[in-house]
Amino acid sequence: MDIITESAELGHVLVLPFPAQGHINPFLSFSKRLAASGFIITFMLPAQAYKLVQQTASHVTETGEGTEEMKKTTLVDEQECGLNIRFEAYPDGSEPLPGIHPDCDPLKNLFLLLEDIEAQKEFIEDVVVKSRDTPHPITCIISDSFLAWTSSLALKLGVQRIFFWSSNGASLATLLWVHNGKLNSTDGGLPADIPVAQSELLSHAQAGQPEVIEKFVTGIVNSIKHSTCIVVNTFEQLERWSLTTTRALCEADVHYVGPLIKVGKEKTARSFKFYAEDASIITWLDKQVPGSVLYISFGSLVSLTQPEIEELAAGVEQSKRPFLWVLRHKRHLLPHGFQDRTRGEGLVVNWAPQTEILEHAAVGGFLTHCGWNSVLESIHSGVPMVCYPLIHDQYSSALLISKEWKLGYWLQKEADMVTRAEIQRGISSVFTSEEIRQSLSLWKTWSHRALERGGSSDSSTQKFISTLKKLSASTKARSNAFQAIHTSNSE
Ligand SMILES: O=c1ccn([C@@H]2O[C@H](COP(=O)(O)OP(=O)(O)O[C@H]3O[C@H](CO)[C@@H](O)[C@H](O)[C@H]3O)[C@@H](O)[C@H]2O)c(=O)[nH]1
Repeated sequence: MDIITESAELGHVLVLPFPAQGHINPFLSFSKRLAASGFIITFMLPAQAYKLVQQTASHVTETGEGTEEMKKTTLVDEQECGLNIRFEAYPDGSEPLPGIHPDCDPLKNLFLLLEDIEAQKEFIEDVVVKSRDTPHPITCIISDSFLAWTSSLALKLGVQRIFFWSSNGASLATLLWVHNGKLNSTDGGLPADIPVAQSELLSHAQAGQPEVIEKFVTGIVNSIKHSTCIVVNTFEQLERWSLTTTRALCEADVHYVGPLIKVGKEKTARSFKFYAEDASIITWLDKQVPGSVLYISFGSLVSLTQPEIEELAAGVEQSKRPFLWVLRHKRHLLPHGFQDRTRGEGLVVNWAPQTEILEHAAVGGFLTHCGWNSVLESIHSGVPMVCYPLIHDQYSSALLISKEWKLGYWLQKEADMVTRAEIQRGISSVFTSEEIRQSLSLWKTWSHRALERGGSSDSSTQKFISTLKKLSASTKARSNAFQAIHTSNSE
């Protein structure tokens, strides 16, 4: 059955996330909001990602013909049947998805995977072109900032391109700042009222990058010029400086629409994930004392080395707190006897329903790598963070969490290692600090307000939707005219 209804006349949007869990989640959440406003969504993933989410998602029903990997599917939530979101796969290259294999270097994998995806440009173009033969031509591409080439594709196809940034607003603002050469101006280009954390971020960003990263970053920034607008998964109150700076540094409209996390009815909907969750987790949490459990997770991409895992295990054990540790691929690297000694006190799992866990009354702290989704989910649930950043934007998040928002403790390294003593200090700090507790209550409230009707992110989303509706109507009219000329020429 085709669930695309006549009410969905507003526009047809092609959504292209980078295929990592931390990018797919906010894209899906944003797609649901657009679908709920009447847009038709075609959500595209490489075949291997598509297969993984099919394996873990019993709420996806197949509706199309074709090979197993190429079947079109329609997302049917338990509570939200009828959302016009269709999933479609494009062919894979040779690179595995990020984070799927334990020993894969995330940065090398990122660049090779990006090449694989770009090689499917024609396939994706074809999806847009073929949609012109249907009553619902694609009028807009919302694509990951990493997929810079989509802005010239959109230009070629005469459709809109929306630049979607899935990390914190600060990392986009600093990237634009550095790219615009502000830091090289005689006065340093820094406004007098720049917050401490951002000033530190800018100084760090000045440091030279390896050539391959420079090229990648330049591609991203240049693609903004051909984008209709920028959508960022954050909210205005949290990152006011970044919003003002981003608006000042680029011509495109900027929309802060976050936190793009499961809220309201979505909370009970099953998630869209690469890994199966361990069913016993919530039952175990239900038995713990409220506010006592430390939740530990390093997201879907990065992982610790064996010595780092050993130190973390020792720090956690010595803290004598109950813990829930997500340790994908690496459970065998835990110190000998650790799981026996901590049995009953702790649970080590492969993957967990994170948003549910952070909302659970038993959880009182989150030891996190500071992936942006984890940070937003933690703020929204009011859980303090022990920050253990490992790569790029995670450092800027750790800096903001500890220095500006005062929502957690940033673990510092000693001789290139976060020691067990430092881990104990961090855990103890977030479970006892009154300052952190007060800041959390404030930011949690702001996070919820941002999403309420009339809140900053809700208003920004509504503004985005009405702009998109207008643009979709004019793009559709152009596309119909193009189609009419094309048909009469070929007759
Ligand atoms: O057991 C788990 C672990 C994670 N998650 C979810 O997976 C997502 C993970 O996203 P994030 O916290 O952002 O971490 P990464 O997967 O590592 O995200 C990548 O993408 C982010 C967004 O660009 C960046 O901020 C990070 O640095 C980058 O590593 C979150 O929604 C979590 O709720 C689960 O559901 N269960």
